[in-house]
Amino acid sequence: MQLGLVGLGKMGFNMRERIRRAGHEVVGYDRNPEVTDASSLADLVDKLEAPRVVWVMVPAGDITRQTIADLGELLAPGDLVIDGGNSRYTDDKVNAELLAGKEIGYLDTGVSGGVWGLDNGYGLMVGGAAEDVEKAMPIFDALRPEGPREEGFAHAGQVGAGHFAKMIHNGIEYGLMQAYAEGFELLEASKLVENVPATIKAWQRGTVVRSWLLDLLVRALDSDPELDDLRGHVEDSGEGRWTVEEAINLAVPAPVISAALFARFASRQDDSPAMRAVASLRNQFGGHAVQAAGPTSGSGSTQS
Ligand SMILES: O=C(CO)[C@H](O)[C@H](O)COP(=O)(O)O
Repeated sequence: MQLGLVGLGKMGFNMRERIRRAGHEVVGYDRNPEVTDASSLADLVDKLEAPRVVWVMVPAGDITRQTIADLGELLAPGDLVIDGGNSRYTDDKVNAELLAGKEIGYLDTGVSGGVWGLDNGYGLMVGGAAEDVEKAMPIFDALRPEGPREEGFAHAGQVGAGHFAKMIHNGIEYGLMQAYAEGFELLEASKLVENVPATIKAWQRGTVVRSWLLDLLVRALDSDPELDDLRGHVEDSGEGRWTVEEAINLAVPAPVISAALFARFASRQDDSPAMRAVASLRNQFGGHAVQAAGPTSGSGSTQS
């Protein structure tokens, strides 16, 4: 089968390679001239035979929305667009309606696997019409991990369901990472466990907490046993926030995912105004000691 692939960054570049390895023809387009197969989006569309399938793998938000709108102008009735980025699921209805007006199909697809997907395959969760899913199935089969289809691929529901599933997947990812991280800090803080990396490594087999994220933590500790080559500053790309917003909308308690999201926000603060307020209030009501502000956090002297 032939596929157009827009966006050849960290994810798209490896996906093109994996799809080619499965014997399909991929025409990729990226603004980076070193990796692109087409000179423009219009050239990509020209290089494909109708009915075309074009997979969009560019950063979520305005860039994805604009790329899909541009494709709507270039493609023809009977073509199909797949958004494989981490778009918010609420964008999917808008994209699908825009394209449906031009008789172009639309699928939203959550893709998990990161930079390891080239060899391991990608977990896929798809939203959209069954006939469109069927059209793209050779590509989904090329991308998903080897083994039974249902263990690496789900047609999750109608338009939006794929990105909704990926949003929840990423929320779970936040919670799991935070739990491993807190366990790591607790092991480090206690002087009882003498070899923290070796202890965590031993959890890789047989234990209840073994997982791929744990394997990746072991890999990180192999090269930096105390993780002191980097700062504990953690960004987020939106899916954790959307998961928490959805939990509020649905009145579903999600304390672990929320705490993991807020831990990321806390990681970006050197000296938190909120904790200055708490220290100040303890001092007000109980005369408890506070530290005077110093040139760097934690270096202040104690005052009662
Ligand atoms: O989808 C992913 C993994 O599944 C991406 O790596 C995503 O960027 C991770 O989310 P965040 O940047 O918010 O940590």
